[in-house]
Amino acid sequence: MLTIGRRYLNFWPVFWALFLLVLQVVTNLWLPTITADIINKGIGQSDMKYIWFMGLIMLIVALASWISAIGNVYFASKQSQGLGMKLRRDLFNKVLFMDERNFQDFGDATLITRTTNDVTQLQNVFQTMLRMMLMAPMMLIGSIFMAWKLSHDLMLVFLISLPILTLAVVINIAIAMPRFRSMQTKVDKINLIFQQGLTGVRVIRAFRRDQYEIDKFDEANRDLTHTSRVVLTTIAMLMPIMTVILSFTNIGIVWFGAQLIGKNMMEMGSLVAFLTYASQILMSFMQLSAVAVMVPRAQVSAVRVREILERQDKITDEQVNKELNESVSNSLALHQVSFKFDEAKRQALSDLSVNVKAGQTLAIIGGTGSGKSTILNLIARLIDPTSGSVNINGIDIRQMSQHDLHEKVALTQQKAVLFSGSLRSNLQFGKSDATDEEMWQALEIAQAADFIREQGSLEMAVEQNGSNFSGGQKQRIAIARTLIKEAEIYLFDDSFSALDFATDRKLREAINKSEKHHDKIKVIVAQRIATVMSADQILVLENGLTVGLGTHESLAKSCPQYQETMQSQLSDEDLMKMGLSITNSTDKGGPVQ
Ligand SMILES: Nc1ncnc2c1ncn2[C@@H]1O[C@H](COP(=O)(O)OP(=O)(O)OP(=O)(O)O)[C@@H](O)[C@H]1O
Repeated sequence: MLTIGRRYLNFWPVFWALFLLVLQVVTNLWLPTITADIINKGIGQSDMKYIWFMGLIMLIVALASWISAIGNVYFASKQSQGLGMKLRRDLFNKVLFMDERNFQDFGDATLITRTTNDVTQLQNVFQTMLRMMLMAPMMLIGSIFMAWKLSHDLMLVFLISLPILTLAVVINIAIAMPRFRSMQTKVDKINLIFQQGLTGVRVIRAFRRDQYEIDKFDEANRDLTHTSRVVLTTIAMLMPIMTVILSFTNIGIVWFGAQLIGKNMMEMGSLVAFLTYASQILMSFMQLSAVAVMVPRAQVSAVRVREILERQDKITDEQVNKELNESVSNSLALHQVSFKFDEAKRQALSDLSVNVKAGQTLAIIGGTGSGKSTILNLIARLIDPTSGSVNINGIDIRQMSQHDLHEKVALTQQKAVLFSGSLRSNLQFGKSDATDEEMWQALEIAQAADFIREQGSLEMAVEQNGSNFSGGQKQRIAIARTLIKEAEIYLFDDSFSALDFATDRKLREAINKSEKHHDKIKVIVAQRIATVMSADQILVLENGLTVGLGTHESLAKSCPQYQETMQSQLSDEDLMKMGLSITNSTDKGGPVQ
């Protein structure tokens, strides 16, 4: 927590907050003494002049206390709110540039909780600390000293009440502390279930799993409520305990104080002042215990926040060699590339080598989980190979800065992601200064122009997650966003699967004809033979292994896995034309377009 404080608080505002706090303490400690003097000397000796004079001083001191309290709150709030703002900004930036593996490691739910809930905890604790951290101990020590000066005998009352109070606070913290961390983890869990429920709401309804999801949420919700109730009840119990102790302490002081006055060992005004100091002692003790309860909770949050801020990315620019960078990419080569996810049993990709030249299309086909997306993620350097290298123009992409690489590469992911805003703002993700003409051109190639013209214009709204478009429309807009980018290598991760056969064909033809794209490298991941057969090279994958690499014609003759896929997708007529045997397969994807 101190590390976060050092990093995010500014020296001077903190200094002023603490300075004003000290002023507040001094004035607060002074006031009861003035009261005592007015009662003892002014009222006791009927000295009106003294009463007026001390009254004026009392007013000035009270005013100073009031101004310093306001000033302290102002600086404390500004600093703690500023800390919250800067922390959220840094967390957002960190998460935005976090590499894929770390991102998956944390998961969305905890990243959201840590950026919101945990930051709020820290914000609150720093606000409290800047207001009470110094004030409480100073008031405590100052009040004890002033009270002791007034009467040594009456201090004996505190010998009984303070140990009882300390015991109550220690027991309280011991019960609440271990539950703080589990509370934050349980908030993460609720977030996760809620988030999955929101994104998967249609699936849940379609499979009639509503009740199951409701029960799951209820259980997590009840669990969190139970823990929170235990923690909050424990903390809340401190207040009545302290109030009882405070009342008994006051009774004790009045009881013994009256006897001391009776024996002429104490004046009336001093007893009044002693009572004020007594309540200040107990109030400061209560504030200290409030800080003592808040700090461990905030410490849990600080650790969770720092885990994100200090997470080391595996994908870095450490090996960048600036002299090697070239602006135009004429070739893309994967050289004996293997990749294994940390927690996986087998390699997602084994010993893959492939070369693609500018203007060529490499298509990748294979069953689910065969490693197709992994290849694209390696080319876009969302992950680094476990062994081997990905080279652009003969340069290992680890020697390029991630910024330069991402300028060269444009990726359409398997699941189209659109951002709320307008169609224009979405296309500007691909090229921020794109003209209307460029946008329409990209939409034309992506076969999206017609339905956009029918439904609106470039200004038409895109709802959150593109929910006002169909799956195929979203995919086409996402493809247009990729095509508008001035890249050297275009990657399409199963992006055509949401399109019908005719649109798929028209789109591929349009890309090949497009002046901007025809001399660029295209890598297309697909499930359909129809999508891949016109590619210059087709890579056939099975369980991460290369089982075929060549043109459609060569693979149709020599690659059993490719033949099998053809037989399951092409019509008998098409297969006959290609000289392949006719099977009884009924699961055909449709005629070749
Ligand atoms: N984050 C991950 N952690 C562990 N294993 C993973 C992870 N992501 C993918 N895998 C595994 O790596 C292998 C390759 O995955 P990949 O996503 O590249 O397959 P794919 O061919 O693109 O599949 P699909 O066609 O279904 O999208 C699969 O066996 C998959 O289970």
